[in-house]
Amino acid sequence: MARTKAPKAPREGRRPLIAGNWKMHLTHLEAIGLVQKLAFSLTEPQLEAAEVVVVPPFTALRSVQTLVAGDKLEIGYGAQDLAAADSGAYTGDVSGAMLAALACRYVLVGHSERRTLHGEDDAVVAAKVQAALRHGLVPILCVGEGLDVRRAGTHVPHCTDQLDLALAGLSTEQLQELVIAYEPVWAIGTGEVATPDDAQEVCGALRARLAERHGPELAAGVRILYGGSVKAGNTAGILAGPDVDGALVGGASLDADEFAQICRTAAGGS
Ligand SMILES: O=C(CO)COP(=O)(O)O
Repeated sequence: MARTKAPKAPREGRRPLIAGNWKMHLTHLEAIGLVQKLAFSLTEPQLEAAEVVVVPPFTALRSVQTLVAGDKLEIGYGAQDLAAADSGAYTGDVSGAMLAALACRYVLVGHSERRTLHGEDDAVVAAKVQAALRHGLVPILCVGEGLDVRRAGTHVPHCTDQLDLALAGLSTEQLQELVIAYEPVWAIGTGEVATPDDAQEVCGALRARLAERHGPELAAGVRILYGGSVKAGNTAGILAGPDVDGALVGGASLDADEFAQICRTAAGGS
């Protein structure tokens, strides 16, 4: 894969999506500052060409909602997790209904940090995907292999199995807006980014599996992101893969200038 320039036009009509997962960083006040700076850095045509989304901690969502609505910003937002249940005695959890009431469009489901630090298995991830869909939220379903799996060379079936298990029982109709993020665990927060070929290999396999299960039309419309040490300097290479429709950005999304540059690259500019 020699191409290093990001495509100017969205492939097969898929608008590139850049989502910034802030993880457990930034107070609601800091969140307002970052979103304001981001909005100031990006032009209208750039925000049209690429969809830009921030994924702050729960405590900042209301502030981000107020800012986005008040200033009519073309920046989307979502949450980092949701409960599988809709309400009840689940201390510390946040339901899909609560996120929908904050006008969140997206919610991350099955991030590797939830899977490893909170013991979320594939059944929990599947239940959370269903909870998101029940409340009209678009799940950004995260899949990815650890270093052991990568070294064993079984990363493709590992990721397609995670996909199958997360989407079990769902209809093609329910998956129209689904977003998938391929995040190899060994590339998260390590500075070790997957090569464009690595990213394309798995993103392509995920799309092929969707086509097998739900037909080529659905598969052609689903956006598949890459995540893991994405920075302004490596974005164009990663996005060159024909099945890589954007990025889920961790650390670099906390710096407005760096994140804006990633968004500009995805929008086809420089
Ligand atoms: O986990 C990630 C995004 O969800 C990736 O994090 P980094 O970009 O910090 O490697």
